Amino acid sequence: MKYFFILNPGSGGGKSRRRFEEIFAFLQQHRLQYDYKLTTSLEDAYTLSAEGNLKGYDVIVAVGGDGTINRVINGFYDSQGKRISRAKLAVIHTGTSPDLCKSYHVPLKLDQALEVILKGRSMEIPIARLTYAREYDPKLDGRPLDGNPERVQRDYFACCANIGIGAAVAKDANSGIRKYLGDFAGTLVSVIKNLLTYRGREFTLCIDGKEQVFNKAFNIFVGKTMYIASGIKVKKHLNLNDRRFYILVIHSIGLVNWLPVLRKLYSGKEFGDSRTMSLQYAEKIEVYGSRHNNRLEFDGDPRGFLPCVIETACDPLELICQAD
Ligand SMILES: Nc1ncnc2c1ncn2[C@@H]1O[C@H](COP(=O)(O)OP(=O)(O)OP(=O)(O)O)[C@@H](O)[C@H]1O
Repeated sequence: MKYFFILNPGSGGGKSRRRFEEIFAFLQQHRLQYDYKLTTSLEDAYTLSAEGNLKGYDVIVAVGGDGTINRVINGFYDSQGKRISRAKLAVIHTGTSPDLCKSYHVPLKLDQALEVILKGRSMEIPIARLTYAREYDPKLDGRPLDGNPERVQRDYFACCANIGIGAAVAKDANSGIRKYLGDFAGTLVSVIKNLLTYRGREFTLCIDGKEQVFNKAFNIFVGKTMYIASGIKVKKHLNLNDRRFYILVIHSIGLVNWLPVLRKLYSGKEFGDSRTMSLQYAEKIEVYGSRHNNRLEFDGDPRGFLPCVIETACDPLELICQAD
């Protein structure tokens, strides 16, 4: 068994690096065969992962936060959504918001995460394929992607994509506020700031081929996992081999309605459709936006623009975790 560790020294606000010695000591103590590389940027995590997959490592270990994990996952896939190797993914979370780990029972404590990697039990998890506009193009307002390969970007995500106020919050939170206030407080401040300034907008969704227009929607979550960002949870009914996504829409609501909506989102309790929120499931989701609501965020990082297409990748990913 040969392991390849991709370590991000910048995750967790730079605290990640302190864990590396402990990781190497464990690997040497158990005489594991391994190579490692430190990333210099998030895109480096993608490049190293793609190289590691092609070099035939059995397990590729992402050491970092959700951004690092996302880029490492992208390195497992070709542009069609097929895996490029038989490697398994393992994760040591050293970031701030462990959405993937919490969703799939990957321990957060370092010693436990290392033991799980040593045991090597795994399960297949579904991965989403997202096709989106690299740059905002006003000609595509309210319309689907035009298929021009030069303007289209394709990426993969494991947890959730956010469109609307969520993307604006992520852009704000990632601009530095979380470094000073911590993940929860930093995100909460960004949420409050955007709640006061963000206006609900019209979105058109094409859900399994049927168009639905949402007037003044505040946010659209399209995801696979229960944990989606900084403590927000969606109680969903999807099993691991389900090709569908949940689509949770937060409708046009006044400031006073936000408190119960946020309470529901942070509680992770079941909710029925209401005036403020609606939940549905589908395999293929297209979202068209406009000048005011064109940003995308997925797996915790703001990237790219609407319109977008979200569907499940052909191949699931083999994730090392505390399998039953
Ligand atoms: N050497 C580096 N390699 C990769 N990323 C780095 C490096 N130095 C700083 N960074 C920054 O570290 C952050 C890493 O993000 P990552 O998502 O892995 O961790 P996080 O943001 O701390 O945690 P989370 O996503 O779980 O909230 C990015 O914002 C990236 O720009």
